[in-house]
Amino acid sequence: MSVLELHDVSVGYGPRACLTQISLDLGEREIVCLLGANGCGKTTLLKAVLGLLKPRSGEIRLDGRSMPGWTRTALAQRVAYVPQAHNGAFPFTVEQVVLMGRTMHLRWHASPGKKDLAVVLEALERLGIVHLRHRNYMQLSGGERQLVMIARALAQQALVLVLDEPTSNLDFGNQLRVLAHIRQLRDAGYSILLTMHQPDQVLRVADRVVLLHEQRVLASGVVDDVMTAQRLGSIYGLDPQDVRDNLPGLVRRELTGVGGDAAGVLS
Ligand SMILES: Nc1ncnc2c1ncn2[C@@H]1O[C@H](COP(=O)(O)OP(=O)(O)OP(=O)(O)O)[C@@H](O)[C@H]1O
Repeated sequence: MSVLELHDVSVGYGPRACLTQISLDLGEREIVCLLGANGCGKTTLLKAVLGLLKPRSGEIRLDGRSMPGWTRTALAQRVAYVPQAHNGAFPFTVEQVVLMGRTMHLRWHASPGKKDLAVVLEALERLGIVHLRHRNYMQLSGGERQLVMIARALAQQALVLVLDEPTSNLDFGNQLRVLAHIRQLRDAGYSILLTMHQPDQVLRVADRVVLLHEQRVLASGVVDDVMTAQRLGSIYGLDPQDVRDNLPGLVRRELTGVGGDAAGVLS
């Protein structure tokens, strides 16, 4: 059953539409990735999914219920958001940042209790960053901050995770660690919608992918079927051969006939 469904959704700002007629769905224990060029509207679509931006048309359903029917609190108990790592002034300890994920579980004006602190500790443990607990968030590296943001979302205990470019600004090692964490979370029962910039990372982590191009869905489906040199060339303005030359993982899949252009799947 689908956890999240978008039907013919159009989103934008003012008179300008960024994306139109977007349909997609996210199943339980599934990782779906939005892939598209800079400025194509990935973050804008996530804002609509998070209820922060009202679609101009179309419908977003969560657990089968249309989005306007969700209160802010109910939505936050179901969907957690991991923004790109916060680089501005954020003068809190790691523990305080992760505790912010508990806000929706607290009664009005109540302070976090033992249970909240235990949930925070569990989230830090899961991501292997307990040692950062008392550190100032602003003094952490980009990779450490990204893990703290994921821990904050886990502390929210919402089983739908929305991540915006979770591996941007990370070094190679931290990219691999974050991708491994994302897969583990899927295996632990989370449904994950994310945006990414690196096609090789999409090949590594996603179950399904939605390619966005020229305001629409160019193609969507199982990664091996959808990620073709032809399509990636279209969305990034590259010759398909350039895509193959720079994306060895894609070539291996094409050669083994797993999917891609070799399987004759063209948009
Ligand atoms: N608050 C806003 N008001 C008006 N236009 C906006 C606003 N936020 C984003 N845009 C515009 O909407 C378009 C889509 O932006 P968005 O951030 O969704 O793209 P993106 O695919 O996430 O880009 P990137 O990959 O570079 O992060 C861009 O042209 C951007 O300039």
